[in-house]
Amino acid sequence: MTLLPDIKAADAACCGGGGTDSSSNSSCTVDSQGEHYAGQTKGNNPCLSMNCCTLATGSATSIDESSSASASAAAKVNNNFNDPHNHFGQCEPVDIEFSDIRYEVRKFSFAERKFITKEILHGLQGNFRSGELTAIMGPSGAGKSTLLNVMSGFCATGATGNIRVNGKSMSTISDKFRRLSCYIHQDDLLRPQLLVGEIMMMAAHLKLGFKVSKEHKLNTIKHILSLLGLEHRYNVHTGKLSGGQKKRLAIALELISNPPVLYLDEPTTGLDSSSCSSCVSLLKKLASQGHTIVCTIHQPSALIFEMFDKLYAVVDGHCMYQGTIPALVPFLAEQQLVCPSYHNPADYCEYKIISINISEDIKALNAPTESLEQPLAKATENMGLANQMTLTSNQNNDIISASFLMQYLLLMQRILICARRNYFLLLARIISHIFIGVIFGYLYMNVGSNASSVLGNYVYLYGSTLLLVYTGKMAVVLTLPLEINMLTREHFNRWYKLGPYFLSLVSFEIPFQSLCTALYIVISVRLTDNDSVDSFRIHYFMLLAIMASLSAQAWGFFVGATLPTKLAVFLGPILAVLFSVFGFCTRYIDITPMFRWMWHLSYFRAGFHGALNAIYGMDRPFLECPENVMYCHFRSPKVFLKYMMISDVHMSDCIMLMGIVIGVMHLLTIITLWRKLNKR
Ligand SMILES: Nc1ncnc2c1ncn2[C@@H]1O[C@H](COP(=O)(O)OP(=O)(O)OP(=O)(O)O)[C@@H](O)[C@H]1O
Repeated sequence: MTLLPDIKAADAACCGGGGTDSSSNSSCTVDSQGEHYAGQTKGNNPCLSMNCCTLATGSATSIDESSSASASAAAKVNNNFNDPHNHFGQCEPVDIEFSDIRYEVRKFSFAERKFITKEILHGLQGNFRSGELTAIMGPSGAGKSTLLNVMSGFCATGATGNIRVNGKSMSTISDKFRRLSCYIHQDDLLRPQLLVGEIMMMAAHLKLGFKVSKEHKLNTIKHILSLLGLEHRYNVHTGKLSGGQKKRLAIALELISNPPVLYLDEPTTGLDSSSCSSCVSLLKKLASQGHTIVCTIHQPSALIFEMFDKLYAVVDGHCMYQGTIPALVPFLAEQQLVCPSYHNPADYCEYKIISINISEDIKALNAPTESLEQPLAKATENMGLANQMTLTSNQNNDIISASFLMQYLLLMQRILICARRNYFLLLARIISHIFIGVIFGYLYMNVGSNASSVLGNYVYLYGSTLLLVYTGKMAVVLTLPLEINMLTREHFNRWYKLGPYFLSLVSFEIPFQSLCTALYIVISVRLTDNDSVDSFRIHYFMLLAIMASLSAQAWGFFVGATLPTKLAVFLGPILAVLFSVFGFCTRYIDITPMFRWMWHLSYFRAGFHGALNAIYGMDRPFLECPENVMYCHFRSPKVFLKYMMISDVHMSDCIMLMGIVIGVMHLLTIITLWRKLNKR
């Protein structure tokens, strides 16, 4: 089989290149199933001379009766766009040309004991034009998502090549490039507790800032929701939406800022034919407003396929075809791949390109696929180093997103709404602290008041510190692993910055964990009769317990941000145990010198020793020995502390150490997250 890359001819012949409307050129019919094609026309123009299945017109409203559901969805989209109250603006044209796009990953091979570089995209070139809806197709593993990742700037490390936006070279990691596009990933990650209207308004506040009036935002939201057929779901929780509705909502959220370029990774996967049709109709109409829309798609029906303006077919990291949809069939025919009548060309194309022998047939495809309006510069530099350009008159540049403070307040509001609606976990945390406070209180009842049970009280204080360290750490160790995908997506699409996000997270978690700790302390201190001493000791104990718990929480965030989920859950408790041994029954002089630094760094040790010092230190007078007990060894608190070798504990040192641990671990967490979010 020979598959010559005569794409240039095909594409150039197809109605004058970019922005063509296939409807004007194809003489096509759709059969009664709305899926298959018949009819053959002959002529010199390849768009008119398809020697096998020809395509239906590009208009979404021209589909036949058998597809009435899809037709009505598509017609609705049309109507919405013609709505005189359309608040969703036209957008500036953004043409993207790319050449010699390569992407390679470097992995360590344990078998070969060396780093191996694997090239996934092999010098792709082409263009995505304003006003066009382009489908990226190809077999599984062909590199479609990788191409989208590279073109959107989601992946830059390992990517080389040249990208020109409106004729000027641009770095994919530059702010200007990023501001041009939004990337809608395959999985629609939405917070299930929020209503559709709420999540849309929140996105509008974050993306459009507060210079745009609320009324305008509301109109825009309503308009976008009606475009996507979601207006009736305005007051529905996103968790209760169907798969298709979630996908449409994910698109709606990104449309709020009206980005000129939209990249979508398999937006139709998992949708029924009607939802699929309305989704692609919407994309088509968005394109007709001047947006540049590129999406990967798998096995579209013939009806859906013909809605696309362009096809970019990828096979094993090579471009196999770039051109209009009507030109595909003649192109394949020229390569002796005659699409049988009554056959979906999308299926045929995907099926055929799977069987292509890349090494023999596609090599030549690295030659220019289209006559681009401007010759592309020789692409050798890393995209990150490419020159930046200034885009003029781009409406996206006029949008001033919410300030740091407003982002923080909005994210805080989001957390509070989600917490209010999904209070089960929070309630469980509160109840478990109260419950264990009662259990511990009864287990160590009245141990705090007299000299006969000093060791019992010692164990109570140790157990309390251990509990609070565990609950502090384990309650948050999964927070970031569970949030990271959503955070990555929202951060990449410029909803908010990392600072306000993390600040809002800790602003909720710190007071909540402090409250849980305080509840535990109040209950257990009362039952153990530790409150019979001066109240300042209990205040100190409370402060130290809260700080120990917050230190563990800060570690939990760090472990969650750094390690893969399974490892984080496993290593989190191990780290807690490791540091706890430096507080309990381990005397400093007994520690091997090479591990003494751990004693100094142990926030657990600081919390526990500080708590002991709060209860028994600071010149506490002699304890009473009950009458029925013959001898109390630890009547003197000083003797007890000396015996435990913690008589030289300074409260300020303990508080300072834990304060530093909290600050440093939060800082390390932010740095780790920043690296993850900006590692492209
Ligand atoms: N980070 C990576 N490390 C190693 N291999 C990778 C990496 N990213 C992608 N690949 C490989 O590159 C190839 C293309 O992957 P990609 O996800 O782009 O395919 P795709 O065409 O989108 O497939 P699908 O349609 O199944 O989603 C695959 O073989 C994949 O295993």
